[in-house]
Amino acid sequence: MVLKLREVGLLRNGRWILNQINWEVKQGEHWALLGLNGAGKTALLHMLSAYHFPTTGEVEVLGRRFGKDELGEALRQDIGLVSQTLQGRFYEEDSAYQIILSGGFASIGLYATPTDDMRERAKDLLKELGCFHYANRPFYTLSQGERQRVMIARSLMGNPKLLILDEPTNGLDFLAKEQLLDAVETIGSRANAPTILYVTHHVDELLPIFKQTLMLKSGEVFASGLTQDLLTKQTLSHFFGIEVDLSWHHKRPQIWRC
Ligand SMILES: Nc1ncnc2c1ncn2[C@@H]1O[C@H](COP(=O)(O)OP(=O)(O)OP(=O)(O)O)[C@@H](O)[C@H]1O
Repeated sequence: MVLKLREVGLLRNGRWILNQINWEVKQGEHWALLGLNGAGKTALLHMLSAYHFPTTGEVEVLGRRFGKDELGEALRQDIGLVSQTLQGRFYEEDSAYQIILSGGFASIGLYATPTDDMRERAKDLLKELGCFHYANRPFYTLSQGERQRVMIARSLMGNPKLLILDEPTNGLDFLAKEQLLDAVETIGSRANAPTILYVTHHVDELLPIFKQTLMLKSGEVFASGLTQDLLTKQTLSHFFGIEVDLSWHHKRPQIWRC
């Protein structure tokens, strides 16, 4: 089991920002986590990465039970987290290649000498994520879409068991977004892929690899299960609180306001 949450609640400043969350993610599944602004997505991700401890309920991530097993760094090494808040922490002068290599040490800069295997792996990831042609450019010269792909490659350097992508297409134009989604699809389709948890506001980002979806609303699970079954005009209209139309193009959903 990758994740197991039972009746989880998180109380902050007198407010339940997560409430009665039940969720199980099994090995080999890739999930989308869909929620509007303020739904509690960040709170939930911070809990899974052991930055928040649940007020109520039980949480188990990658076989470690909160409150019973050692968490912190040990757990975080098995989790690749890509979030825009992390991007600002990197040294802007470092090249894309150096930043990807630093993922092998789980460090922000590159202080140790990488092994030949690490260099080979970083090069493979540069190619897989389509970053090879800007491998030697300083991070500050890269576009937001290029940076995001570097961040994903970096998170894969440590061979995580769980890869969390937190709104990775934020700020990307149409082309950069589609390129990034292609990269996510490729990573998720690999035989030895980590379990991917893809957090988004946008229904059209629910790629075919995300066979399961958790819909989060006001800190509670609105619905969860097979994406194909969950995504109906009725469920989505109820979820968003306005009537929407739904259609599928190349196995990807799209919605419009009626
Ligand atoms: N420490 C806190 N005290 C009180 N309320 C909080 C605290 N932290 C978060 N919240 C509230 O909990 C709710 C969920 O916040 P969270 O950041 O998890 O939402 P989100 O789904 O990630 O939203 P977004 O998509 O806008 O990033 C929000 O209404 C937020 O204001």
